[in-house]
Amino acid sequence: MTICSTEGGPMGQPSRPDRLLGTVLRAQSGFFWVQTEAGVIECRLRGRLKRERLATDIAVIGDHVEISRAGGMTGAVEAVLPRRSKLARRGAGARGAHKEDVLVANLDQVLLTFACAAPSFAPRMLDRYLVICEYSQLDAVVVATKTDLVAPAEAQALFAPYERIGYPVLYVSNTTGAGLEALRHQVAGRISVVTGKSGVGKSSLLNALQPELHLATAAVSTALNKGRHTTTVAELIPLPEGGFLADTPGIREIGLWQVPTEDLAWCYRELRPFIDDCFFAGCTHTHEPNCAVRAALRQGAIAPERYESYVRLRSGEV
Ligand SMILES: Nc1nc2c(ncn2[C@@H]2O[C@H](COP(=O)(O)OP(=O)(O)OP(=O)(O)O)[C@@H](O)[C@H]2O)c(=O)[nH]1
Ligand SMILES: [Zn+2]
Repeated sequence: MTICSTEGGPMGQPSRPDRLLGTVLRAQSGFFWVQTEAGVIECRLRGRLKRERLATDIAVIGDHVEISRAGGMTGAVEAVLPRRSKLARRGAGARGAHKEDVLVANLDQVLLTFACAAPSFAPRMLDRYLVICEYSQLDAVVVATKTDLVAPAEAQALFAPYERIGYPVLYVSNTTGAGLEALRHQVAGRISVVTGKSGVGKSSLLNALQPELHLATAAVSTALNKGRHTTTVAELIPLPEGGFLADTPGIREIGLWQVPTEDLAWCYRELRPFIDDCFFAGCTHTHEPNCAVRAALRQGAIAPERYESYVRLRSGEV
């Protein structure tokens, strides 16, 4: 996994009038399906690009690219525009230790889905996901599902600690439809990824959120002249109100990604303001004297549960 860049911006004009700008919806076996104003165009890559982009994936879903058209709805990717953000694993594969494995480019937010009950809320797991989002410098939005199964005050009590440290929390029920409008608003016009453990209601959420989703997906699959292979192929699913949901197999495992121990305290965002004030430069905030983090904990500026979560994650416990 790697820290994302913040370079680049919205798409502007292509460098030449005979070219088009677009977004990569799907990448598979050297082919790229690019959404442009002229429709979805199936592209190959220019050989030059393969040589230029050795340190990163050449193009992945979410990438903004410039293409030239060949015949019909085919073409070639001529350039990959700078990425605004990325969700990436640090790869140590055959192509070199520094090769990164980018799952999604230009990702706007990660929707961390957790049920209020059935399955019961697992705060340590949420902490783990939040650490990974912080490390990747990606915006995290907590989606608290199944609010119909608990009293409103109970749902609030579960997630209030996260709201207090600045994470947006959306409370939703797929059963009653409560909160879905706010969620629809949250995903409109953005590239989002939905993650969370099995049974929390991710599929129900996406279906309830966008009844047209299956239609939209079918339309893309038709354009691609292929069936849908959600388990193996990464793709962006266009949303009717603009924006995309990223569907990639690797996303299901992000909760297991490792963050270097020395970066962990920084990834607990409420610890961050204090870590430079510790007496020892390499302070682990677990036992050292004159630790600013533990002083903040004693003064109530850091929630004990989150501090304990930090200590446990540090020691390798999940
Ligand atoms: N009461 C209640 N039940 C829900 C809600 N959302 C989903 N469920 C139920 O919870 C179960 C799991 O929902 P899914 O949408 O399949 O969960 P998922 O996260 O996609 O699960 P995986 O596909 O295993 O990853 C189903 O029986 C749903 O009907 C909700 O808001 N309230
Ligand atoms: Zn310290």
